[in-house]
Amino acid sequence: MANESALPETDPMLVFEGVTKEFPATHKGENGFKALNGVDYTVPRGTITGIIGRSGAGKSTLVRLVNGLEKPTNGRVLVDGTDVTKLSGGSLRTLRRSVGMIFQHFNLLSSRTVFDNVAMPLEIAGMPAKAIKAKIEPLIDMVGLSDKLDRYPAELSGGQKQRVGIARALATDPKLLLSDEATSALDPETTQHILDLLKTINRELGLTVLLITHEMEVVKTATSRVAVMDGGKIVESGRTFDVFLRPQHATTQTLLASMPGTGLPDWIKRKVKDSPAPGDDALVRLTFFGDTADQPLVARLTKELGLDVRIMSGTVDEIAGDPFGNLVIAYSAEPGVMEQARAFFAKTGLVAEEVGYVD
Ligand SMILES: Nc1ncnc2c1ncn2[C@@H]1O[C@H](COP(=O)(O)OP(=O)(O)OP(=O)(O)O)[C@@H](O)[C@H]1O
Repeated sequence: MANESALPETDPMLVFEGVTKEFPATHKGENGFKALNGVDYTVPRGTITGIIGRSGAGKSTLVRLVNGLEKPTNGRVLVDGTDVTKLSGGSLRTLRRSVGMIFQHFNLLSSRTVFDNVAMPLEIAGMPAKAIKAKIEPLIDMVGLSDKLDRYPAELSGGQKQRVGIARALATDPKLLLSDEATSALDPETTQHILDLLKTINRELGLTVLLITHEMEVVKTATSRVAVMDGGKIVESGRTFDVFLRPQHATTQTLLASMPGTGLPDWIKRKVKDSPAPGDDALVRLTFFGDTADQPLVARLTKELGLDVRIMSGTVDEIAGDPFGNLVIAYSAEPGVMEQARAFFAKTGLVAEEVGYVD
């Protein structure tokens, strides 16, 4: 993954400025529909940036503005400084060659082989056959399909079809790759392989990737930045790690809660109470990251405060390449003890959330 901290924030590849998109009413007497309602967002060059949202949030509409398939009602869309909304004819075709796109259903031509599918954008651009071959074969090799050059899409798995889609999208040397739910039709393992391939391409070619998805897992694995969309607006954005760690908006919190392995395990949820009975323990979720990830803080908590700590559940994971852990613990709910524990957490920089009480 590109080292985000080394990237200047002021080097945008893609900028949405005050973008709205209103579709006209299709029936008499109905109002038009505002699919985008004032989007301001910048995708820095060289990043893999995610846009996540539920169905109908406006993600696909946003993407269609980037390659000029739709025009915004208001606002500007700048690709590497060029305002797409002002382009038409030849200049729009040139822009489209610099913006690659991959899709959920791959959009391959079933009557063409792997080679011919990947070659298509270059044939359309009028490149001679010899030059096409020289350009295409390394790309097909890069996506791991050099033994399938002469196969037809029907002979390929979903993951292999998406690899063809990726090679085809790269054929015109784009500076920006748009991925619209490109892994949504794939199983989890194949999804991981495709995301790994996108990360490799991002790293090796320096390609900026805008990844549209409804799956937090995809955002977690592949992106360094994320914007959360709801109702045609970006409701929260930032570095993926920060958004996962401290989600601010209810939409983000709901999307995160639906991820397997996050939130409280079901058996704890069934036990948790809002107020303590005498002798109950406080239930606290600790989040470890950065410097706190590899320190023996629970041992210190036990030693320094003389606390009996029960470990209820725990996971260690990675978000955007950084270690991240979750530990649910329980200890005496005596007010004095809880106060001391809070002071300890504040001192050590641990994120601690008191989630309730258990017996
Ligand atoms: N051409 C159109 N005419 C009228 N309404 C449209 C049109 N295209 C999209 N919409 C509406 O705009 C809203 C946003 O659609 P969009 O496809 O951008 O959402 P999305 O976040 O990509 O959802 P999904 O993941 O289901 O594709 C939806 O309510 C949709 O019905």
